[in-house]
Amino acid sequence: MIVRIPYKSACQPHFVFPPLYRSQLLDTDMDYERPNVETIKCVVVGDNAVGKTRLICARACNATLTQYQLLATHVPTVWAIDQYRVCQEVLERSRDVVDDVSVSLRLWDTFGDHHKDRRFAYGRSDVVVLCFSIANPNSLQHVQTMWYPEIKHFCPRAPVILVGCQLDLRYADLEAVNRARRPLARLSFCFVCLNVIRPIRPQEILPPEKGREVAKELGIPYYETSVVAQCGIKEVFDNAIRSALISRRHLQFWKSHLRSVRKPLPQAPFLPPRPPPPVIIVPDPPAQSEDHPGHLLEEASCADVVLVVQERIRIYAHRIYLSTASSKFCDLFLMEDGDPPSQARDPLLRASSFDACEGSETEGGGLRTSASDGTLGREGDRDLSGWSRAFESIRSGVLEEPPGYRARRVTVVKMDSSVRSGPFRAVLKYLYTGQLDEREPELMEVAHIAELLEVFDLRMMVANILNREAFMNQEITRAFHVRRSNRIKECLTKGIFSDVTFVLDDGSINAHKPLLISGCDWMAAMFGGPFLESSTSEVRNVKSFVAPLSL
Ligand SMILES: Nc1nc2c(ncn2[C@@H]2O[C@H](COP(=O)(O)OP(=O)(O)OP(=O)(O)O)[C@@H](O)[C@H]2O)c(=O)[nH]1
Repeated sequence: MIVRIPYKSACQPHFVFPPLYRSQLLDTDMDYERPNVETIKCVVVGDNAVGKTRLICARACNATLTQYQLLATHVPTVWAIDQYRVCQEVLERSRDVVDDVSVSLRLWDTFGDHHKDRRFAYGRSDVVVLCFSIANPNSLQHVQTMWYPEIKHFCPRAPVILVGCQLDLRYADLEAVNRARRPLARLSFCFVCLNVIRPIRPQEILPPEKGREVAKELGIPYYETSVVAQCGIKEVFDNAIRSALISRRHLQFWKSHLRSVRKPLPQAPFLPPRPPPPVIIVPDPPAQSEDHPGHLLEEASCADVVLVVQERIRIYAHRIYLSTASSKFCDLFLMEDGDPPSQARDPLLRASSFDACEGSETEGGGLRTSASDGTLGREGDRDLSGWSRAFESIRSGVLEEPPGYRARRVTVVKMDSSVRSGPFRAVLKYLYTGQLDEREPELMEVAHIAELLEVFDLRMMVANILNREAFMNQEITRAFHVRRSNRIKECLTKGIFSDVTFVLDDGSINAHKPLLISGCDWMAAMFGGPFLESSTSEVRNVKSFVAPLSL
């Protein structure tokens, strides 16, 4: 067997053609002789570096490359047609069935240089795939001024398909793409290469309408492809095959198996790739002296929990702070939301058999019992004394404080009668700030409540103070903040306890108003005041506003 070197490759130092060994040669002429297999010669043309070779390799060799591999490796090449003779995989991939017709697709790559003679490649072609780059308007202009006339000159009867390559560049970060192309540009000495490797400007990116307009003018189908996003490749070649088979059906009308071939189909809309998830940066733990977010404690404006101690004293608090510092509170609120906490399955089962309390506690000020309690699944208080020694009951309520603010639903947790407000406030302060004041007068009570709530680090802090080793508490505070940062990160990622959703152009982000208020003055102004936004659970059109924030 004689191996044919494509006419272009003889003068091209970089053509993609592995060394040949006699044993590797395959007798592919067999393919031409198989009955009812339509062999289709498809010539691919277009300007330099528009992506012809990559497109062919994607179809013929299933070659997939990342954008940066692609960008870093451009050398003018032709993909040798003789690959069908030397590579079994390429030959196998050439076989396909389109509209019930068995075909063998033979792809012919060509050079993009306008002055080169391509008549050898055009000879006896069944279909021509005419490529341009959606990032190079000149290449589209040349479709009309140079390529289409050339095709019509050399193969006037072959159907033509217009293909906009490098579709992914329409959605890519062009600055990053240009940065990756820079070393390549430095290595390019010839004018043609410099011209194709120059930086891509955003205004050069062609919208799909431009390609469609030209295709309509020429009366040919239009497709877009990306070998990076692996899209449109099959569609281009399947429809090129259809065009070729329809044209053949006109000439070889006796071939009944070609009757089922359809006209080229329109391309399905391209769904741009999802942008990477937002980077959530949780700031470093605050300095020891910083009271943040302690000032939020007892702030009614964005409270979503009311803790009732000694039957009548109400303390306003926030689910996100309580549950990221105490697993007991976390389990309680997850249970209330109907989401069984994994480590608390058994307690949860016990809780589900609790009886509702007969009477609810005395109502004060702006707090009233919810008439129907959707989240708890029943009305009134739910007894928690069998589940935890720290709590008596939980229920849903409506808070109408501070004055002027809109009424909103809150969770009312009645603490065990042994919990007194003074030491409990010290415990809550620890849950918000990770700190315990050495001068706390009721340390034993604090330890008792810490025990009930299973906040063992706080109990250790009390022990350190009593043993005159309070200096060791700094380490506990540090560990507290690291632990809480991680839990906050998890809550943000999973949307747990989220009370507001930011709806952006490209997705939505669940967040927590108390965290936003204590971390950002803008957010404090928006959610902390008696505005409509304070009670909203969805914020839209905030792209420019949210972008500079780190949660
Ligand atoms: N982002 C992106 N770049 C592509 C794609 N296809 C090709 N390229 C880029 O275009 C360059 C040229 O691709 P080739 O396939 O070699 O182009 P060609 O049309 O065969 O070029 P010549 O051989 O010079 O005629 C590659 O090195 C890539 O940088 C694609 O789908 N997406």
